[in-house]
Amino acid sequence: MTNSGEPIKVALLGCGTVGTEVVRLLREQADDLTARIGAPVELVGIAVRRPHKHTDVPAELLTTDAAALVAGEADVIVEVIGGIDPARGLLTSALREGKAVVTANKALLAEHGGELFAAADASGADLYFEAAVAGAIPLLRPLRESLAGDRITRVMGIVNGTTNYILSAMDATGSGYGETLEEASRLGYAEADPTADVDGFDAAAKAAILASLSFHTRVTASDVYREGIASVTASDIAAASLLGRTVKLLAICERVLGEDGTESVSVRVHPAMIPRTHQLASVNGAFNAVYVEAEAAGQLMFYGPGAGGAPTASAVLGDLVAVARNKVLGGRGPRESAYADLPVRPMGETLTAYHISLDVDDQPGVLTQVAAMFAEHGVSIAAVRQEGREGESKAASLVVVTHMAPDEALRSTVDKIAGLPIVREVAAVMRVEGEQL
Ligand SMILES: NC(=O)C1=CN([C@@H]2O[C@H](COP(=O)(O)OP(=O)(O)OC[C@H]3O[C@@H](n4cnc5c(N)ncnc54)[C@H](O)[C@@H]3O)[C@@H](O)[C@H]2O)C=CC1
Ligand SMILES: N[C@@H](CC=O)C(=O)O
Ligand code: NA
Repeated sequence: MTNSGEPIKVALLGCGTVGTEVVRLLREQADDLTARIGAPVELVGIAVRRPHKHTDVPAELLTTDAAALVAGEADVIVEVIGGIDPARGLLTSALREGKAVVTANKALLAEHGGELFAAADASGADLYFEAAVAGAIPLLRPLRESLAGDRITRVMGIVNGTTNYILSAMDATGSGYGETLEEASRLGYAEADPTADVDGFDAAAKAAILASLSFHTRVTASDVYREGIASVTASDIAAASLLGRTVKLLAICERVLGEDGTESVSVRVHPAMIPRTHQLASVNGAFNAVYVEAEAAGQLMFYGPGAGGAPTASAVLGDLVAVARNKVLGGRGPRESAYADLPVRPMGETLTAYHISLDVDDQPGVLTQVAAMFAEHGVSIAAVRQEGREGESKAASLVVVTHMAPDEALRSTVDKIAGLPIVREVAAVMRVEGEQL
């Protein structure tokens, strides 16, 4: 506990898109923050790589020696560098020394969260990370605190702003993938290496954090089944549109009850077709939205800006106020709670439903041959649509939407169908979510 009124000393690691906004908010809201915390916040240093580039922050605060800054006088370390190293070592040593840590670094938490939580527990330090998932949206605090008395069964949502920005633009205007990604980077949504967004690593890290908090189980990034949006084509989006659906990159975390009564968790990130009438379908641009289903609470939805400097800094500042209040009042925030220790179910066993668009020969028996493949794999068909292809003689489009089946069975079915001589091309294959199949 600090004496009320004594400044809370804060060190900032990294001053890029998010860090710059953290400095601005600290400066602009200094008086309000003091009143809310019960003590002033004093920024004692900012670790950067190239000080000459940061002309908008006080030069005397800048240092290139992040380790010395962490080891110095600061009570709270705010980390917005990103990536695993050097953030991992810096935060572990800060926590070991009992300094509170606020971080937006989902990649680090999803990979080495266990190590950070252990260091925090050993010294009794606070570790807060609201900005790490869904930017400005208050989501982790509700999961860690408000819903701590309930039993969460499912979390599903859009948790990557960059890919949602790209998919929204592809769907609305048919604009190209590359140009939209450039725009998302320019607007400060994308990671330093945007392949982390496009290939689903960022969303997978967030899914690991969400599953860990929701199911009281340590889920790491490597436990998450992951597919990005690089393979989503204009023809996938057109195929979805034809049946009143749109394409979104979803993170889905589920508590699964096996036939023998044992529980496991399934955690996945992949593009999916969802009905245009679904609430997630109207989440566009860099906005995020997450559904949380809990046994007693029912269905909750969290919506708002998921990326960008100012929105993310808002979540960082909220955490900073929380840890500063804990310091002033002498309390501590929630610890990691991984007591349930549930196993992670392999993707192949997870129940999903597929949309499959095929270009086929327009001849008798085609439907029977395709249907036989589904039957052979124990996959039940929910809907079929067949039409002749304009301008192509003896060619037809066949669209099949399945009922739920183990993902492995669906994948094997598609492989077999692709090998049928009457199938000219598998034009689109994508999982379908957000409806009863
Ligand atoms: N930009 C966004 O919309 C969001 C970002 N985040 C997370 O926030 C963190 C920061 O993201 P951004 O600000 O967008 O990244 P950024 O790349 O704009 O900023 C990171 C800054 O850290 C600096 N840096 C790198 N290594 C350093 C070192 N050893 N010492 C001192 N500074 C160093 C870089 O030069 C850069 O200025 C990341 O973990 C990111 O995943 C979380 C939510 C949203
Ligand atoms: N790159 C991320 C930033 C926020 O977490 C995204 O696009 O969502
Ligand atoms: Na958040």
